[in-house]
Amino acid sequence: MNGETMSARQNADRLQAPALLSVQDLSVTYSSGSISALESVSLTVHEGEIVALLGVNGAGKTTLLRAISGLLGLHGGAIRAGSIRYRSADISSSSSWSRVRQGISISLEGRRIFGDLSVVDNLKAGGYTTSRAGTAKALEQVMELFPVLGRKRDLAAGLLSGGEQQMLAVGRALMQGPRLLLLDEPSLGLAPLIVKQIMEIVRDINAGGCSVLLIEQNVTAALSVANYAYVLDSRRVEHHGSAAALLADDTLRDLYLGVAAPTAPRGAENGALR
Ligand SMILES: Nc1ncnc2c1ncn2[C@@H]1O[C@H](COP(=O)(O)OP(=O)(O)OP(=O)(O)O)[C@@H](O)[C@H]1O
Repeated sequence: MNGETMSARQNADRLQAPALLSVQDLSVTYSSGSISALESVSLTVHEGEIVALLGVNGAGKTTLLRAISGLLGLHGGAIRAGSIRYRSADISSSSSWSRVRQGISISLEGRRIFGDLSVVDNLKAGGYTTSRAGTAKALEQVMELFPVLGRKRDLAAGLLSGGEQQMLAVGRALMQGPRLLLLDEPSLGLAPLIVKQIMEIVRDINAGGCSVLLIEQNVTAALSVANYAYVLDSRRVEHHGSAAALLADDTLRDLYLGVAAPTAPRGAENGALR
């Protein structure tokens, strides 16, 4: 079976799964409309998928996660056109709070943990919409997924290593028991071994029934776990396809993905992702 046939089949399989999240022709601006950050962007995450969102700096990736999670207004942004549907309902104008309650959780770039609070208190803060019993159960599950957080549960979070802090940020987003997890650069600034560990955890989270939309500058890591990927450039979706199909496209690999071709390795040059 050649790559093309395989990718067509993967696409057909993908379309059969129900859409969990569907972004349609979304346009977003900041600063009362003077800065355009997304233009007519469409993207789908089906039930059970890991979808990667790739693209050069400033392409609009974080803006898209803010729009999906309802945090755009906090950053001075607004939806100008298009819609965001989650489990078939239009959530474009619902509050971030209601989106969390419906099962959408976000783990932000830069970790944003409370450094003075203990690991366990940081996690509990993530379970703010859940009952006490629900929080206790979620804590147990998160600590099972990240044993290091269990071992360091009473340590001030600011004393954790970078990788551990990132795990804490992801763990905190899991405290709500999400059905859709939005991850903004979970591998940022981490050593390769830790990146691998985080990607394995993303796979475990997905195997537990949670769909994932993953922003990553580390394209190799993202495509190693994603079923499908979208490439944003200058506010628009320029390409999308299965991870295998994107990696097999020479032009795309050189221009956007910053991944060296297997036969003629080149450095991460034009348009490389950092
Ligand atoms: N709060 C804000 N106010 C004004 N402009 C913003 C704001 N946040 C982002 N932008 C602009 O919107 C555009 C998209 O930014 P965004 O952070 O979404 O891109 P990105 O693809 O996530 O970038 P990076 O990979 O560098 O994090 C950029 O031009 C950025 O300067």
